[in-house]
Order: sequence, then C-alpha cells, then structure tokens
Amino acid sequence: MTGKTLFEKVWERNTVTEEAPDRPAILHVGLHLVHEVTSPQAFTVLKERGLKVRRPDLTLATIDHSVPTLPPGPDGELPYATEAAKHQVETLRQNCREHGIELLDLDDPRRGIVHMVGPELGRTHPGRVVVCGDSHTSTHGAFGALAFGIGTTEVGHVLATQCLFQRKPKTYRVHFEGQLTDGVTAKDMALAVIARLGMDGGTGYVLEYTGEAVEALSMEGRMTLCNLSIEAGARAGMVAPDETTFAYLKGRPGAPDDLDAAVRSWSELRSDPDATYDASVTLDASAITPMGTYGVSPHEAAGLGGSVPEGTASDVALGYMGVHEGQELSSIKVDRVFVGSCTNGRIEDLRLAASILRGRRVDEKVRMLVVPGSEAVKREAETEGLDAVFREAGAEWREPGCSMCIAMNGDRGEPGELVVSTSNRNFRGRQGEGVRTVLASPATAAASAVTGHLTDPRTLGAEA
Ligand SMILES: CC(C)[C@H](C(=O)O)[C@@H](O)C(=O)O
Ligand code: SF4
Repeated sequence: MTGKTLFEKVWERNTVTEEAPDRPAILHVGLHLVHEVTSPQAFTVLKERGLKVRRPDLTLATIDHSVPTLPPGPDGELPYATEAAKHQVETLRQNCREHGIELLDLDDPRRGIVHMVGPELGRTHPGRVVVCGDSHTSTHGAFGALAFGIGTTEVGHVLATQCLFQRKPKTYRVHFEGQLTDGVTAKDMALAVIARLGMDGGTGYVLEYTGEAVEALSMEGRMTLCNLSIEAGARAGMVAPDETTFAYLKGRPGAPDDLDAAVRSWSELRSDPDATYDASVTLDASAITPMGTYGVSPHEAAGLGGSVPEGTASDVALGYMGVHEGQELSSIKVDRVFVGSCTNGRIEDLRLAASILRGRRVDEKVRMLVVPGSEAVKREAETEGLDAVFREAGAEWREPGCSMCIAMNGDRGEPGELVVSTSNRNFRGRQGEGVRTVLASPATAAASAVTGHLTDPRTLGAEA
C-alpha cells in the first residue's frame, strides 16, 4: 500500500459516507464560519423549511465585510456605506439570536475578519473540515485543516446538517526548495506560486505546501500562503501541522482541553514519504524576490526588480492598469496604499509595515490606510505603539474589517487611482470603480507609500 497525503488523511477522518459514482462523499464539518454577506438566504431557507441549526456549538459568526472602519459619529451611529450594509449586520444578529449561534458582534473584543477569528480563538484545528460561505476559507488550511469556501445553498445544508456533499479533489504538491532571503515574505511566495500555476492551474486540486521555507514560516505566514491558494483556482491549500502550529494553538480558548492528546493525533497529519500526488511543482524559494501584480488577475505578477513581461496579460488588462509590456514595475506611480485584509492584516504584517515607516513619512501625494484584521490585532498593535508609528508617518489607522480589500463598507479609491494593496484580489473595480490594484506584501506596500512608486522594500533596508 502506498502512503497517504495530508489531504487524504484529513479527508478520511471526516468522511461520513464515501463517494460513489452517482453521488459525492458526505463530509462532517468541524467548524462552520458565518458572516453577514453570504448567510441571509441560507437562514431564510431554514426558516421556510422549519429547520433548526444542527450544531450551533460548531458554528461561529462574525461581522466583517460591511462594517465601517470609522468610529460612530456624534449621533452614536456607525457610518454605514449603505442601508443594505446596515441591514446585513442586523439580519445576522437576528439570525444568530434565533438559532443560538455565537456571534462576535461589533462590541465584542474578539471580533474580526472571519478568517482571522477562527485561528485567533483556537477554533481552527488541524484535521478538521472548516467551511464558510467565503472563498478565502482556504486560509485555515495553514493549520492542516481541510478548509474551503462554499456557496450560499451549501451554507444552508451545513447549518441544517453539519454535513456537506463533496467530490474528492485531486492533490497538488507545491514544494519550495531552499529558504527565503531577507525582505521576502509569505505574500511574495504566494504570488510566485500563482504566477507559476496561472489563474486556473490549481482548479480541481488541493495544494499542499511543503519544504523548509514553508516549515520556517510562522502561522501568520502560512495563513497568508494558504489564503491565496484560491487565486490559482485551487479548492484549498494546506500545510502539515507541526510544533509551530501546536505552539500557536496552546492557551487559546478554543484549543482542545486535552491538548497533549490532540497533538499526538495531529502529529499523524503529514504526508507519508511514499505518498503520491496527482501533480507537483517545485519552486526555488531563494530565487523569489518581492513581487507585485501588473494586471487584473493575481497571477499577473512579477518580481519588482523586473518589468511587465511580454505576452502574459491582455492589452485590455494592461490598458486598464495603464502599464505596458517591458515597463519597469518600479516606475508604477502610486496614489494609495492599503495594509490589511485576511491576507495581510495580522500582527506580523503590521509590524513589518511599521518597521519600514518608523522614522519615515508617507509621500505627500499618497494616502495610506492601515486596517487591522481583528480587534485582537488592533489591541496588540496599539500596545506595541504601531498605531503611533503609522499616524506619525501620515497613515490612517482604522477599526477592524475587510475594508478596502473589497470596498463594500465605503472604504475605496477614486476612479483611476492606483492602489498598492496587501489583499488578494486585483480584479477591475474591486477597490472602487475604475480603481487599479497592485497586490504586494506589507513591506512593499509600506515602502511604496514612502517613495510614491512601486518599491522593492529591500532598497529601504527591509528585513522580513
Ligand atoms: C463576499 C464574499 C462572498 C467574498 C468571497 O467569497 O471571497 C469576499 O470575501 C471576497 O474576498 O471576494
Ligand atoms: S478581507 Fe477581503 S478577501 Fe478576506 S474575507 Fe474580507 S473581502 Fe474577502
């Protein structure tokens, strides 16, 4: 018998009914995360059919996409962008109350972006199936969980049954040889992977990231890497749990009571040496440099020391971005910078951005917004004085939420502006109508804020 991959082991642990030619497998869901945007119709279906939530204890809700990042006005009211946004928040509140689901509400010190709070609270465990009506659920794969986004209809299924129909995806090993060099981050690794695989190179697969450069990453870095798996079309991304994972979980409220026993079981969750994958690719980690995107899809990315490559993005995409083939990436002028999101809104990301801004100023033509991904990150950053560093440099420091990653809450750029953003999607109009997005690491974002053009942070002496 040949060995098994990490994915296969997690799949087996959670299979209720095997897949058959005429029907998908049924998986048990260990953690169902819920947010205000994709849950309302699912709850409506439950109501229409008179169904209850099967496992409120395995369900956790938070408010992130629609919430303003500015504090309440003089009237005590939050400055919601639209009535619809306010309504989504109120609807989630009502649904959670009705079904006994724990909600991290706006006054809850544990609230944050959905993919931040699961890990922070210790609710994301190795070996679990984690789902959410949100594509970047892949983030949780950093713990060796099988984590993926589901549609609103499936959100309803999981609420009602705690189970999910699923066809077994194929396995793809993404192996890194060697170590990252100074000033290069998990975000650059992720963009390098997507650039290599292409926008749909991962379609139908679960990626497993392996190699010493992955093992050397903190949990924050692993989350950044897994977060972006979906942008190569993959179903999920995973990293085998190890001492770094166990140390992160230790002492968190949602960690198992008998952590030692759990760690013994989790330690088996790694691919066997003789396991076979359906596909594999190897990247040289030491050759990766700070990356930036130049097109309107995350795979249109290149090293910042280079230029826009020939024939990799359409004329329409380059026209929208206002760049041309052969143009040096470092010549791209920047109007705004956004540091935040479930990709790069964690404490390590803010520390990195602050390390570059300390003692420097944001260029006078650039507006910079820093949005912590959760209340916990905000508190930690303020304790360390990072908020002061950002403010003194001329950046704005806001309340936690998705913010300009998706611009659903009113935080957006003006038409034609170019934003260097630490988020995960550079689609047309993602950060506001006509706004152009360059995806990059927090170090690159901060360095670009200082110089006013897309900048390799190593030129400012950055060490990740
Ligand atoms: C709003 C939500 C459905 C969406 C997603 O699924 O990812 C959002 O979080 C995003 O990042 O585009
Ligand atoms: S921060 Fe961005 S990518 Fe993450 S959940 Fe929010 S909108 Fe989606």
